[in-house]
Amino acid sequence: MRVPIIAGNWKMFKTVEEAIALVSELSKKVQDVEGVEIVVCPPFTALDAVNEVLNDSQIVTGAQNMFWAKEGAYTGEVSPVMIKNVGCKYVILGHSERREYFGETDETINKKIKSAFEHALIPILCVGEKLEQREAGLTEQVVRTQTEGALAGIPAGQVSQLVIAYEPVWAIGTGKTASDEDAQKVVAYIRKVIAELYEADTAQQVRILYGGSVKPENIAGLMKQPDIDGALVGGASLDAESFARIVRFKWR
Ligand SMILES: O=C(CO)COP(=O)(O)O
Repeated sequence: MRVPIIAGNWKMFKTVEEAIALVSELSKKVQDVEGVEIVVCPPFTALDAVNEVLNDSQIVTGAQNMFWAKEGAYTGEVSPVMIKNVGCKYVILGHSERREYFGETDETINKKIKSAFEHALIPILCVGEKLEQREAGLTEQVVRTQTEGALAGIPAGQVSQLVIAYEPVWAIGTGKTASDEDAQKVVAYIRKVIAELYEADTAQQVRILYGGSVKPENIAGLMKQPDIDGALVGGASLDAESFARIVRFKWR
C-alpha cells in the first residue's frame, strides 16, 4: 500500500518571516489529518527556520535542489549533508525549471539522485514533456528517456523508496491541468517503465505524483486515478488555506 503524498514546491517565494507564518498556519489546519504524508519544500534560506517550527508537527520538509558533492569548492551550491543537517527528508531533483533555466541534464540529475540516496535523502524526481513534445506524440518517449537516464545504476532497493512527480511542462503555472485520464495514462506508463527496468514489485512501491496547476478544485479527480499517489503543488502551496484544502480533500 503506497502512502499518498501531498508536497508543496514553494519555488523562489517566501522570506524567512513569510515562511514561518505560512507553516505555522498550515500546521494548525492539518494537524488532525491522517493517512497522507505532507511535505513542504521552501527555499534553502528558510529550511532551517521551517524545520524548527515543524519540529513536532507531522509535516516534513524537502529541499528544491542540491549539488551532488558532499562538500567542496563549489561556489553557490548546497550539499546533501547540509540539507540533511537542517532536517530535510526529501529533495526535489530535475524539476523542469532546473532543466530549462539551469542546464540540468538526465546525467547530472542521475548523479544527484545517487548522492541523495547515499545521504539518506529521498529524491522527488520530476519528469514531464513540453507542449511541442506532447503535440508531436512524444510524451511517452520523453518520460521514458528522463526516467531511464535519472535511474541509471540505481539499485532496486533504493528505487522502491523513490518518489516521482509527473509534471507536464505545459501545465506548470499555466492553469491548464492534464485531464485526470491523461495524467493517469502517463503515470501508469512511468510505472511500466520502472517495472521493465526493475521488477513489478519495485514499480508498485514507487510513489508517483502528478504536478501542474493542482488546486483544491481538481485534486479529487486526480486522486481517484489508480496510479496517482499524490501531488506536487506549486502556486497553490503558497497559501495555507488552499494547500490545506488540497491536503484535506480525500482524508476528510
Ligand atoms: O511545478 C510545479 C510543482 O513543482 C507545479 O506548479 P503549479 O502548481 O504552480 O502549476
